Amino acid sequence: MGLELYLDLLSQPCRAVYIFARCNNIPFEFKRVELMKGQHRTEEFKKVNMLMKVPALRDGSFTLAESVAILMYLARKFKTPDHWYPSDLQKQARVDEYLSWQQAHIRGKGSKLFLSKVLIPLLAGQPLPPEKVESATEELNVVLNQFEEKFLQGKPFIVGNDISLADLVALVELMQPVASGYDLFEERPQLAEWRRRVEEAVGKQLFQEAHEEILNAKNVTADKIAPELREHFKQQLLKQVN
Ligand SMILES: N[C@@H](CCC(=O)N[C@@H](CS)C(=O)NCC(=O)O)C(=O)O
Repeated sequence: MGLELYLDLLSQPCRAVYIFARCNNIPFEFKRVELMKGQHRTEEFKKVNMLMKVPALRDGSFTLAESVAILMYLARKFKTPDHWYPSDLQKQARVDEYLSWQQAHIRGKGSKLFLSKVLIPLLAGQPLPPEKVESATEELNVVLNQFEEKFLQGKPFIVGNDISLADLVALVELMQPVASGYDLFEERPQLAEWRRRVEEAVGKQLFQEAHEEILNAKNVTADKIAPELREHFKQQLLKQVN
C-alpha cells in the first residue's frame, strides 16, 4: 500500500498538506473525507485517526495525525528541498517558532471569523449579532499585526528569501477569513506582496485549485450538512466563538 492522505480541502491544514505534497511531486492517494457529511466520525476513519480530525496520513501500517507532524514527515521522507524545513539550526528554529505560535493565533482567530460569518449562520439559519463578527475581526487584526511585525518584518518570506513550511501554513490559514468575505489583504500591502510570492512559489494554478472549494463556501446551503450532525456541529462551533 502506498502513501494515503486523508483530506477535505475545506480544511486549512489539509490544504497545506495537499499543496506541499503536490508541489513536491510526492506520490499519494487522495482519500477524501467529507467533514460536512461526517465522514471523519466513521469507524473506518477512526482506524486512521482516532482523534477524528483531518488531515491524516497512512503509509503502509504507519498512521499519523496533525498537519505539522505530517508536513515534517513528508519533508523528511521525500527529502524535499532544504528551504521547506531548513537544516540550518536557526532557520529551522524560525520555522518551528512560527508553527508553534500560529495554532492559537493566526489559526484560532482566522477560523473564528470564518465560523462567525459563514458556518454558524449556515447551521443556525441566521447571522450572528454584528458585534460578535466585529469583535472576531478585531481579534484577527491584532494577530495580523503581530504576524507582520514579528514574523514577516518586511522580508520576502518568514525565513528570509525562501519559502518554508511556515509560509505555506500561514497562507492557507489566512485564506479562511478571505473565504468568509473579509479580504484582509486589501488593506495590508506587505501581506498582499507576501501572498503573491507564496502563491508563485507553490504554483498559482495549484494554489487556486486547492482553494476553489473554500472560496465557494459562502454559497453552500445547509442541506449539504448531514442532518443528524447539524445540531452537534452547531454546538461544537458555538463553543469556539463564545
Ligand atoms: N491541529 C490539527 C487540527 C486538525 C483539525 O482541527 N481539523 C479539523 C478541520 S480544519 C477537523 O477535522 N475537524 C473535525 C472535528 O473537529 O470534528 C492539525 O493541524 O492537523
